[in-house]
Amino acid sequence: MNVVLIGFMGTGKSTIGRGLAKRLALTHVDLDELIVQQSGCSIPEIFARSGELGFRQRETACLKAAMARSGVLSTGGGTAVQAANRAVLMAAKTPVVWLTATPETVLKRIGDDPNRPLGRPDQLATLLAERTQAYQAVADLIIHTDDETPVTLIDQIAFWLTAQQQTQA
Ligand SMILES: Nc1ncnc2c1ncn2[C@@H]1O[C@H](COP(=O)(O)OP(=O)(O)OP(=O)(O)O)[C@@H](O)[C@H]1O
Ligand SMILES: O=C(O)C1=C[C@@H](O)[C@@H](O)[C@H](O)C1
Ligand SMILES: [Mg+2]
Repeated sequence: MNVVLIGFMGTGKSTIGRGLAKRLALTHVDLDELIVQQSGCSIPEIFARSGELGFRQRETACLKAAMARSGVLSTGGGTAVQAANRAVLMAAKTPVVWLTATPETVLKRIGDDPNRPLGRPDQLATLLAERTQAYQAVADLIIHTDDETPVTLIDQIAFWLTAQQQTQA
C-alpha cells in the first residue's frame, strides 16, 4: 500500500480514502468491503455467526492481503487496535494517517447504524478512549476531522504525502 488510513468509526476513513485514491490516481481498498467480499456475508452477519473473534481473524487475513497491493487502504475502526495488525502495519513501513474525531462528531456521523455492531451510541466515548493509544502507536500523521470537509482533509493528506516523497527522493 502507498498509504493507510486508521481511526475510530465515523472519522471518515472510507470517505477520505475513496477521495484520496481518486486524487492520487491510485486504487482504493476498503478493508471492511474486502472482508465482506471474501466472506460472502455482511459485517453484522459475521459478528452474529462467528463473534468478534471470527471477524478479527478475517480482518487480519484481509489486512495482510491488502498490504501486498498498492493504493490507498481504508481500514476498519478496530483494525489498528489489534496488536497483530499493528505489527503488520509497522513491518510494511507504509505511511499511516490517523483520522480523529470527538465522540460527539462520531455520533452525529454514524448515529445508531446497525451495520456497525460495535457502534452503540452509549458506548462510543468509552470505546474511543480505550482505543486512542493504539491508534497513536502507529500513526505517522494525525488529522483532526471534526471541523473539516472531506475535500479539505484530502488536500491536507495529499500535500503531506507529496512532501514525504520529496524528502525521501
Ligand atoms: N469530514 C467529514 N465531515 C462530515 N461528514 C463526514 C466527514 N467524513 C465522513 N463523513 C460522513 O460520516 C459518515 C461515516 O464516514 P465513513 O464511513 O467514511 O467513516 P469510517 O471511518 O470509514 O467508519 P468505519 O470505521 O465504521 O468504517 C458518512 O456518512 C460520511 O459521509
Ligand atoms: O470499530 C470497530 O471495531 C469496527 C469498525 C468497522 O469499520 C468494522 O470494521 C466493524 O464494524 C468493527
Ligand atoms: Mg469505513
